[in-house]
Amino acid sequence: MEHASQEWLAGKHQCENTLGDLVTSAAERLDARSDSLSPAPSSQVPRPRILIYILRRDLRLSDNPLFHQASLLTAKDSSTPKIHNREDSIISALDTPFATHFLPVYVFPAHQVEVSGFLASPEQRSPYPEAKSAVAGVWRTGPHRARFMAEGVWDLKESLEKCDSGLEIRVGMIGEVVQNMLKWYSEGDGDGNGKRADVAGIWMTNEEGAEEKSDEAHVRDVAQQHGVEFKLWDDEKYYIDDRDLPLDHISDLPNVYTTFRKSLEPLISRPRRTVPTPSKLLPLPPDIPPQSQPFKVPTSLTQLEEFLLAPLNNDAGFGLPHPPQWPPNANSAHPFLGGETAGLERLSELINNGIMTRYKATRNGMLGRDFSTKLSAYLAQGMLTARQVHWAMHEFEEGRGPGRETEGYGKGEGDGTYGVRFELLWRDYMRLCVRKFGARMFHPNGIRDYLGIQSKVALVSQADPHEGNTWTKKANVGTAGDLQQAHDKPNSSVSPYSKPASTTETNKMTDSNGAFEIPYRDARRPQPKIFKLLDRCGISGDDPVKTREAFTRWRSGRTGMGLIDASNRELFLTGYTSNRARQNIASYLTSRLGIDWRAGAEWYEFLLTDYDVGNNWGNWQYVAGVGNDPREGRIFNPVKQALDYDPQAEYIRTWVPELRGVRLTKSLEPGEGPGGAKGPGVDRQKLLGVYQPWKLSAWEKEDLGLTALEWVDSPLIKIDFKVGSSRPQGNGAKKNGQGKGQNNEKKRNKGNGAKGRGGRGNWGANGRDSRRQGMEEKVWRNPIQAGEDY
Ligand SMILES: Cc1cc2nc3c(=O)[nH]c(=O)nc-3n(C[C@H](O)[C@H](O)[C@H](O)COP(=O)(O)OP(=O)(O)OC[C@H]3O[C@@H](n4cnc5c(N)ncnc54)[C@H](O)[C@@H]3O)c2cc1C
Repeated sequence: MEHASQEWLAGKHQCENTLGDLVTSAAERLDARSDSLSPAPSSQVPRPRILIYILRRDLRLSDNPLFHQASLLTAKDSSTPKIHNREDSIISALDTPFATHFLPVYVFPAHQVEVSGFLASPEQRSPYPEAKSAVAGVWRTGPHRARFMAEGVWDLKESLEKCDSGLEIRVGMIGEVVQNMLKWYSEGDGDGNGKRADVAGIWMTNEEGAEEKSDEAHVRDVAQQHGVEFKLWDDEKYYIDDRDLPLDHISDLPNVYTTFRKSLEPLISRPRRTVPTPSKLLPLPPDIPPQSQPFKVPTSLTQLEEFLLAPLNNDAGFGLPHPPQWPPNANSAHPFLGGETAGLERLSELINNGIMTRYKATRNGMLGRDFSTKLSAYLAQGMLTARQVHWAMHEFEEGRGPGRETEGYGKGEGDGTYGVRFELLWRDYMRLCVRKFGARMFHPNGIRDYLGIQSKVALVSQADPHEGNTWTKKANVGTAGDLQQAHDKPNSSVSPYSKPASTTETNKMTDSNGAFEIPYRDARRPQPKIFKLLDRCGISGDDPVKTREAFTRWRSGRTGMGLIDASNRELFLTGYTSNRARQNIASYLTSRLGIDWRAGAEWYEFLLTDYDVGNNWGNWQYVAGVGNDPREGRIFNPVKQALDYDPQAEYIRTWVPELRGVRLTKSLEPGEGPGGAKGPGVDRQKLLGVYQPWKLSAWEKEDLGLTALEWVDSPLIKIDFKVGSSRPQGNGAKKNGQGKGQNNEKKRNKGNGAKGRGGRGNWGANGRDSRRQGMEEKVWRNPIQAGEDY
């Protein structure tokens, strides 16, 4: 982490050079290089000088500063460097070593992807432990992402071949692969000749995850041992370039997204230009080190997929006794192929078909390809960059390029395109949180415990604009009780910001890098959330056998809660589920069932095509109430959510086909229909039976063949919810404040119309945070502590 921020600061410093200086010195250096390129006087063939690029989540040729930079090495007239768009290229040009050959390598990393399918023969054993997760013991990379990655790697290989280059595929630990390569090149070829080749440098793109950092450090060490220059490039697949962030140090990153976003508005003016796509690169080296034993590398995309999927196919149910089965006539919301080519095609489709324009109105959908962009998997693997998305939208907004017939063309930034930018910035933010909080992103107590009371106040103060609250920010801190009181009664005389007498100034906390400190902690603030663990009794004496059973039912889509089951089945079968569904699922597991949020995050890591370390772990923490959600202690009500977002139960019945037979229509009495109309309509009582099948009548269960099913008869939890009333009943709803939440939600819904609180300007209020609608604002009530039994 320390290293990353130093890199970033270094990058920032470099930007301070004038463009003129940079052009001159770049030209000088390139001149010098062209001298050394002159043929040697002897007849001996000069030894190749190889530049190695180790790819990870930067699987694209376009808008890739490393490929762009490497392409400059092919310039015939090297004294006139090509200058593109922004200073970036020039700055990078200064660091480009002289090379005669270029070797792009993609490594399937053995700790994250199971590589035993690459074994050269069945008798051999992989030297690596199985790539399984720490808490839930599930595969780190499941079939959906494995396939998507394979397609992406192959697509890039083909694109590179068109540039007279190529891509070498390897498996293992990245540092070891590089070590083997450097060793191989530094050794003789067995004919008594010297080295096989010189390695001019090793390039990689910076990433934030702890494992990725450790891989980078390993490669750096290995390079150093061999006297090879190692360069870690900024990761430019994000919306805002690191060099343009208004932070002196990563510790300055606000703990609340809204603060971060506001410091960067207007978002439309933030991204840098994309860098050009190369059409030619230096050739691959004449000799390339082989894949080390006991593995072999695939020679076709089909083979690559086979190798990746072989170990996963040994247990297609992934340990579930009742794995979800594909329902008849169900279509994946994410039927997209992996790879840069498919990603760019999807981007044009989004623009040309008006999907971007309509994004604000549709993004809370759950069924179909087009309610949201479905760009996440491309972005996560670096098959596409956020600034490519931005510039594609910008062209459209400015009335240039395709999409002429589409609504919004040439009309500037609209609600839809702003909304996409808003979400893309969330992705930047989550990634920066990984940089800031490091290992805390994976800690059972998340970052919440770490933020301390001071941050909590900051969080609450930032939440206010979404709530229409008029608080103003003050300097000091208050207790949780004060905060709650002031939050409930904004005009209360208790200021949430005055430091209470009981607050101690002890507990100065620093992060792992000693980077920042949190001055105050309050003994009276709420205890950390307590989760049930999968492997042992928690402190509340819960039974891990029961916890594992519940976790299995949750994963299988057999909890008995329609929305949760539909989403988990969809995820299992397709690798995708909507943001709306993800929030509900995460809230259900962590707050209704009280199960360790990390187990859920690992299950998502396994299944999601779009898995991304910051987005996944950050969002899980956020929803579980241990992250940087300014309004902590909220729980989604999946029945209310289903009513709001799946009012015809289409989504639930698509993925839980057992419920398709429930007859939802009835003849409405006068006054029952929309606007008091009568006629055919949806029977909301019956809907409740789809949302929670235990509510179906005995004869209906019998009729539909839903008898003796655990998920119907014994749901993990029951929510007693009555239609016609905005208040959920029972479950201690009133006592713990759920009723209030429902009312608040209603208010927010009201403000959510186009005119709401001012449309786009209030996207934060009506947009992002309405994504959190249905979260009941209530004090966290641990189901274990509350004695709820499932
Ligand atoms: C529990 C949970 C886990 C999640 N895990 C991941 C994950 O592993 N990878 C991932 O990319 N997203 C994750 N998300 C965020 C979000 O659900 C997905 O990015 C989104 O659903 C992907 O669909 P889309 O591309 O159509 O998104 P759109 O709605 O079209 O959004 C456009 C882009 O903005 C970004 N984005 C959207 N929502 C978020 C968000 N909440 N946080 C950060 N970035 C966002 C994504 O890159 C997305 O592609 C998670 C959300 C939750 C609640």
